Amino acid sequence: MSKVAVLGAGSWGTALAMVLCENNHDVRIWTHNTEQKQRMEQEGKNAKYLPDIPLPPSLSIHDDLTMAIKDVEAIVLVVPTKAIRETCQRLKQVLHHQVVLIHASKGIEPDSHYRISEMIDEELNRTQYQDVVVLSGPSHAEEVSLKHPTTVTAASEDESLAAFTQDLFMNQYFRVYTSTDVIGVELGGALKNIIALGAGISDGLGYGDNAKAALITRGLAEITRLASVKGANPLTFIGLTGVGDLIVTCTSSHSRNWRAGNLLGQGNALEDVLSKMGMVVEGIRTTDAVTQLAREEQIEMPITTGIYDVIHQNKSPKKVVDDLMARDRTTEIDDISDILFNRDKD
Ligand SMILES: NC(=O)C1=CN([C@@H]2O[C@H](COP(=O)(O)OP(=O)(O)OC[C@H]3O[C@@H](n4cnc5c(N)ncnc54)[C@H](O)[C@@H]3O)[C@@H](O)[C@H]2O)C=CC1
Ligand SMILES: O=C(CO)COP(=O)(O)O
Repeated sequence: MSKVAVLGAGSWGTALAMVLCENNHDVRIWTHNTEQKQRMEQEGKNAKYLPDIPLPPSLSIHDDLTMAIKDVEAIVLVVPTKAIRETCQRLKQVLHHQVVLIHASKGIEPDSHYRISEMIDEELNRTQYQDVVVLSGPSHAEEVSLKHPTTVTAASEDESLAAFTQDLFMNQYFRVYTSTDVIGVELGGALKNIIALGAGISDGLGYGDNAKAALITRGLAEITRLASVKGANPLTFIGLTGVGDLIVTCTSSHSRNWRAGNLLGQGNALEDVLSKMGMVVEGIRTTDAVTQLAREEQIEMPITTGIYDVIHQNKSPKKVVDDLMARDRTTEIDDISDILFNRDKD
């Protein structure tokens, strides 16, 4: 049994805390919102995020970070990407022993283009954590909280920490694989959110399964292209955190990114969409970050650019699809072959 703190009490933090309780660990969940803590304690559930799911009686709920992390062996950081730095800065003040730092968030920071592990490295001291482990994969909180079979990947440059995380979380309904490709696993989780916005937009326009299969497949091609330039193993993208997470996010109405895209495709303005969602839609900021990055690295990402134009340039979703369909004729596999077969040549 390990002592573990989960920082972030939204849908995913709550579902992961429940997996850890199921595995008989001593689990504390931390929220920055005192009212939410009180409601969770009074109601025995996390009403806003997982309204029908009772919380395990063994889960302790905290709004005091010092108490939440007291003597823990591992910390699971699972706040939205835009709150990662702020949460690490709070943690830096109160964490006086070394922990295993696991994060389960999916995003890229605009301007810096940092992955989450890079933000953590910048904000915390190495005396406070051994190394970062990324936990990612096709895993909607709504289904994990119902104990439906789910598979994810724990990636760390330190294989022993990936294996520690596998042991911590793995059970009969939550299967964890390990990987050392931190860059690929983080980028897969973050970049699929952009393509899920696109899949939602396509559905919102009334297009069908052919269009969605095209978006998933060509989306996979462009995110693999970018990730490979950034140092990921392209083969990671045929795994759970690549194509696996693309499938689940592009095809499920649980996905906030898909739902936001769907509303955009129906002609709603971005501000109205975001106020209706009431939960984090990571793909919006990640689209900004990746559009900047693709421009800087001169990588062709036509789907991402089209989604950026819908979000920020007021371009009509229908016109974006028409323009994607009218791009110059090209071959299908050449660029992916280049990535796969030329990557070790330099
Ligand atoms: N919901 C899901 O099924 C999955 C979500 N994720 C990722 O997990 C991360 C968190 O997502 P969710 O839990 O779904 O979001 P959510 O929208 O359900 O909840 C976000 C939580 O973060 C808290 N929060 C917001 N700002 C904060 C701050 N400054 N400091 C501390 N806490 C703050 C909110 O109070 C709320 O409890 C995201 O990066 C998401 O992509 C990953 C896999 C599955
Ligand atoms: O990452 C997820 C599933 O793997 C959740 O996706 P959304 O943030 O779009 O709901």
